[in-house]
Amino acid sequence: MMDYLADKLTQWIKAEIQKAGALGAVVGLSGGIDSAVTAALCKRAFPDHVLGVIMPCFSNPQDAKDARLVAETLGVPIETVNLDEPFKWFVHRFTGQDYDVHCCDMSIVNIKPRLRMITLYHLAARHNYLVVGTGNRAELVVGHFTKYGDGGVDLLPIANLVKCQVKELAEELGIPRRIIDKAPSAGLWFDHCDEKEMGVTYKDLDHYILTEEGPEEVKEIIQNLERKREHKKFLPPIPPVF
Ligand SMILES: Nc1ncnc2c1ncn2[C@@H]1O[C@H](COP(=O)(O)OP(=O)(O)OC[C@H]2O[C@@H]([n+]3cccc(C(=O)O)c3)[C@H](O)[C@@H]2O)[C@@H](O)[C@H]1O
Ligand SMILES: Nc1ncnc2c1ncn2[C@@H]1O[C@H](COP(=O)(O)OP(=O)(O)OP(=O)(O)O)[C@@H](O)[C@H]1O
Ligand SMILES: [Mg+2]
Repeated sequence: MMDYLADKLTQWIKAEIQKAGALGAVVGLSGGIDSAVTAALCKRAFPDHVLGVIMPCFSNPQDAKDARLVAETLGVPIETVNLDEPFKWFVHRFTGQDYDVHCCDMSIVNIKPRLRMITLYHLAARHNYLVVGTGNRAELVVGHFTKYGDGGVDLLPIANLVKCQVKELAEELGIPRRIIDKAPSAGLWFDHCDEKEMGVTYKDLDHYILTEEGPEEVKEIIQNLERKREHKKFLPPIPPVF
């Protein structure tokens, strides 16, 4: 089943990129499973035209090591763009203070994924590639991404897969075990953990998405996030012609 899915998604990526008249794919490599799976599919679609981009921004150094492990395993070339300096500039300009890795003010930390988006679009345009996003179905349902940050992409090949399906696909694609077993994190602050921030586990989130069932308190958390962040899934509202 997963080999069939891998082939289908590979063909889909190839067709979409060719339809756009582009030559390949740029993928941000975080050292996490979603970007590993996305890069693996892109590599299958375009063996010689995938660029992995590692963009540390006051990140845990282990993440860049993991990203390099993914790139080596897949045979994908990488470019590293360190975003500490531009991010530091924004933080100082907006807060008058030095950046603290424990800061979880969203108006500040969302600048990180937005700087990554700028970087990826530059590299994509330079190579005539598309920016391939890594969002999965669970993240999209609860809006667990930064609008016009990691949400600002051209294609979303794994957006119909919940997290446990991404894991199964990762096994099929030969993603290293330590990447598959890593706790999901957006890496926006020190020790950032997706499940802790959302207040719900991916296991419960996946189960709710697939069955619409689960404990009442879990459903309530998910439905609140869905409502609050629904706007991220659409183009900005436009008024009618008055
Ligand atoms: N009703 C509405 N209609 C239209 N626009 C609306 C709106 N409500 C807010 N907005 C706009 O949306 C903004 C808030 O959205 P946004 O900027 O995305 O910010 P927000 O949803 O507050 O934060 C991003 C979330 O995504 C998570 N994340 C980010 C990056 C990567 C990953 C990952 O898993 O790797 C996860 C992060 O941990 C956090 O939970 C507001 O500042 C406002 O501009
Ligand atoms: N340090 C980084 N360098 C390059 N790209 C990054 C970095 N941090 C985040 N990204 C990009 O942002 C995307 C969103 O991050 P997200 O955490 O959802 O995915 P992941 O790290 O691949 O998997 P997981 O959700 O399990 O942590 C990543 O897939 C990657 O494309
Ligand atoms: Mg991550």
